[in-house]
Amino acid sequence: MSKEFNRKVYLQDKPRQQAKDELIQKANLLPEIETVPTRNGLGRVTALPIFASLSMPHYHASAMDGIAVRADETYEAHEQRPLHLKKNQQFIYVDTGNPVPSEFNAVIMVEDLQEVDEETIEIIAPATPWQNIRPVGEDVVCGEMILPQGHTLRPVDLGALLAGGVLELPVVKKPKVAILPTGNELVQPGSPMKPGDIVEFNGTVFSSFVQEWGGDPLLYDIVVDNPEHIRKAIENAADEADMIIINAGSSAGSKDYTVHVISELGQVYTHGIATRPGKPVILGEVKGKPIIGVPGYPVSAYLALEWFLRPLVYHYQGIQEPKRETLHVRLGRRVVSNMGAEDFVRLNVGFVNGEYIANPLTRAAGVTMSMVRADGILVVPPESQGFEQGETVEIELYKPIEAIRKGVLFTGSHDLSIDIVSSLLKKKDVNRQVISSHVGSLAGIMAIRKGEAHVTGIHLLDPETDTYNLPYVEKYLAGEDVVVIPFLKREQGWIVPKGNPLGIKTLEDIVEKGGAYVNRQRGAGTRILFDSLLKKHSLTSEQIQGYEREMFSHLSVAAEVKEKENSVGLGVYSAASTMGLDFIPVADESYDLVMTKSFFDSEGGTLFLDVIQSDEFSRMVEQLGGYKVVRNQSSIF
Ligand SMILES: Nc1nc2c(c(=O)[nH]1)N[C@H]1C(S)=C(S)[C@@H](COP(=O)(O)OP(=O)(O)OC[C@H]3O[C@@H](n4cnc5c(N)ncnc54)[C@H](O)[C@@H]3O)O[C@H]1N2
Ligand code: MOO
Repeated sequence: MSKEFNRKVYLQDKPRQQAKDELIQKANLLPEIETVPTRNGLGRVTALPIFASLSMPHYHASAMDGIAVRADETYEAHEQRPLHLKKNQQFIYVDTGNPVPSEFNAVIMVEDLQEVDEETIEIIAPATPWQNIRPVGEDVVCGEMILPQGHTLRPVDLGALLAGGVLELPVVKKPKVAILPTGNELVQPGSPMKPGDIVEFNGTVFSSFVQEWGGDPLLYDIVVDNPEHIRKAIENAADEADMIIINAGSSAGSKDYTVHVISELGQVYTHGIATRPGKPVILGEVKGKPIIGVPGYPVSAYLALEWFLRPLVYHYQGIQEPKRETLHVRLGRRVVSNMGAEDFVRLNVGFVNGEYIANPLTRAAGVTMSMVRADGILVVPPESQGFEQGETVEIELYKPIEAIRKGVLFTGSHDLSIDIVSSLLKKKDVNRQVISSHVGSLAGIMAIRKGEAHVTGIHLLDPETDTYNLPYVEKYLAGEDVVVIPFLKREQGWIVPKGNPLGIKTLEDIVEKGGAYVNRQRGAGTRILFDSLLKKHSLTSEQIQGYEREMFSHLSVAAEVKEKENSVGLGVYSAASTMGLDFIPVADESYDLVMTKSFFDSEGGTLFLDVIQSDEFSRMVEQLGGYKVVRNQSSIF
């Protein structure tokens, strides 16, 4: 029988550092030692100092191919007075690595010898004692310490150990980390999915992090939301592992039993930390093993793991946690933050006009792709309310600086073709890819104006002239050094559910048949097109059901339409077809690129142009359907 717990749980707002210090201090980590063959030692941490049991070399070895001689018998040799030496009496032949017998003390290289006959050689310069000989222990001396304890073994270390006669060595046992995914909604990857099911992927991410940090992950089966099951799983884990991670059920929901179970079985030190995301963390102990309850949302979970598990895993191994590179960047957009809690903001970073520009990604804790895309993370301290656009801040980097320097910062209206450009660009240079933020056409133009992007993609209809894009460039980018590149003609149309259940063909149909419209954000080209269609048909936004619900890309409009029977959106054909939806063409529009002149002239710009002018690109884009690649002359402003 499962025991019912009181639902009311109030989370603490404990400072992260304090929570971490307490956890580490209370964690009674008792690292164990194991012996491994030196050959399998890569990445392991030495548990004790390691001493050589053999010298390297363990005999005087010739360092060159040549002859071994007694130096004092060669002093007379001179260019004008060549000296003859007798084989087996005054010299012997040796190769590199051969032992030099004790009666000899120098080696002369074969290049410096003249063979007189089978038994005699001639030299024209004296040898100095010990020249070209590697004395015993030149590399490693028997009894010498090869490595201290707490050293992470690298390939070169393994060589020195083997040379020093160390065939096996004591290392710190990898800490075993039990990982318990919990939740009735979770199913194993690959299972058939019904609504409400969620693929259990956090477990794999956690296991992989644990391996990266030097631990040994034990990923458990999914545990259902039932206190009895959770209790059993935790008790089991505490017997088997050195530390325990339990995922989800950390908050205050009706099925969030974790904190109660932990306090029953052991002790809870912390429930709730002053961070966003990541607040509902549980830190405690069961049977003397540290246990960390991390929130279910993936981004919160990964961050919490890094804050609390990573230090434990490194601490157990007796080594320093590696630090990330940091970088000063200028913010392309404002970042607001609540006082009293640390905010963690994932960012894209680009190098524009000699400056690093960072744009915040979504802050939603359920968006794993924001972690995939992020170049770095900004930590906004608890006492700060955030930063203004244009402010310089220090961030931690997730990627090498080289890749960031070479990234092409695309800010503007989303189009699937930009993903194709990115992948073709990466094919040309692995360090180059397009980092795109989807902000709409007008915001894209503004980003170019402020020097916060290399390229923008725009599709802006000017209702007065009934032309696309150029009027906007002339208006908003007057006096800026930019290049306009005619890029694509694409079909915009009504995106409707498969089979077009409402039978929508025109704008009037949406009003008359009660279609629920999925709109785009202000400043988006598609929004401007829709508003101008409304005007043309003498309709008002009040007549459009759903007008206030704004999405930020064609694909999110399509995804929304897929969800609802009576919905309709405006967007490109490729978005409809990707989602398996129907499409009714409305207008052909021009989607063009605007880039800064300095990017146009740069190596990155040249590669970018090569890509978009390639046949491969045209083929891939036209395959999406609804596109025609345009090959007109660019105009330089
Ligand atoms: N009334 C309140 N509700 C919530 C609060 C709060 O303070 N008061 N906090 C919110 C925050 S912030 C977070 S974070 C979540 C944390 O909730 P739980 O830790 O209880 O997690 P679940 O609700 O079970 O799961 C949330 C979500 O996470 C995904 N998930 C979970 N496990 C996995 C997994 N193994 N693999 C992949 N994805 C997983 C899944 O999408 C779940 O829906 O609570 C808020 N609510
Ligand atoms: O902690 Mo929740 O993690 O803010 O999303």
